[in-house]
Amino acid sequence: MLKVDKVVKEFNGFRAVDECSFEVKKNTITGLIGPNGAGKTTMFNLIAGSLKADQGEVYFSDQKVNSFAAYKIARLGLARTFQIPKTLKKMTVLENLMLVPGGQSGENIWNSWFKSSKVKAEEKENESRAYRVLKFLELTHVADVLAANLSGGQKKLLELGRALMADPELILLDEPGAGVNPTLLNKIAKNILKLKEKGKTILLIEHNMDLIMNICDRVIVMNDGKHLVDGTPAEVKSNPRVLEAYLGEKTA
Ligand SMILES: Nc1ncnc2c1ncn2[C@@H]1O[C@H](COP(=O)(O)OP(=O)(O)OP(=O)(O)O)[C@@H](O)[C@H]1O
Repeated sequence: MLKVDKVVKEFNGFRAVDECSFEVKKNTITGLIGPNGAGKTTMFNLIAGSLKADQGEVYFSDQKVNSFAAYKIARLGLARTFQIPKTLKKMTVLENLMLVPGGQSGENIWNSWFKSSKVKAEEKENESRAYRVLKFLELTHVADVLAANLSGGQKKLLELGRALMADPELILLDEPGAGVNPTLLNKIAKNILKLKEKGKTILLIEHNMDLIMNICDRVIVMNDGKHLVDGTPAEVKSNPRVLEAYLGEKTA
């Protein structure tokens, strides 16, 4: 589903990502972990097209996408979670979801006057989809609540919901467990597993090792911009190179 091949990204001569290669198989949950500054977020930006690699290739569903704009990669079926921006916090949960699908006829003022039935039919379909996402995430009860008033964990679920509105094949999750209480963390874990059951592929950056151990099929470890190791959660956990990377010193 995803292949990253010898990708390099430099910022003012500093290599944030250094000839990093890995693959993510279809219909798996893969964790991308590593110490602070390892290059994980930069790698997400390179995969999603918000940054361009200086060297190397990114393939998504067998297509080379490293020269594609982010919106084009999104249309191919890749979605990532983003923190809800300040302006959207003033909108309800339902409105936040309904805003996501691009290219709606109603965005054009002439369409809303002259093709109002088409605009209304699209809006209805969009609303039904939003309610299906809310039901999936068990958020229907907060549909009319302003995003600003959600708890930290509910905001994380809404971020996931916004990614799901586009019905993507591959979902990049940036720290879904950050700042979330244990009950909601369980719910987020359950939802990620449910997405896999539906055939989706998930790549997640996460510092919460329990979440990684509980839901991931594979774990990729980055360190100093490089691919350090990958394997099952148990293999990675017992690998001395991983411990060394996290502790910053050699172990016996
Ligand atoms: N736009 C930028 N300009 C300059 N340096 C950057 C930029 N973005 C990232 N870096 C540097 O690249 C390195 C990798 O950063 P990145 O955010 O990808 O790491 P990370 O693994 O996601 O870290 P964390 O787990 O702390 O979020 C860091 O040293 C960071 O300071």
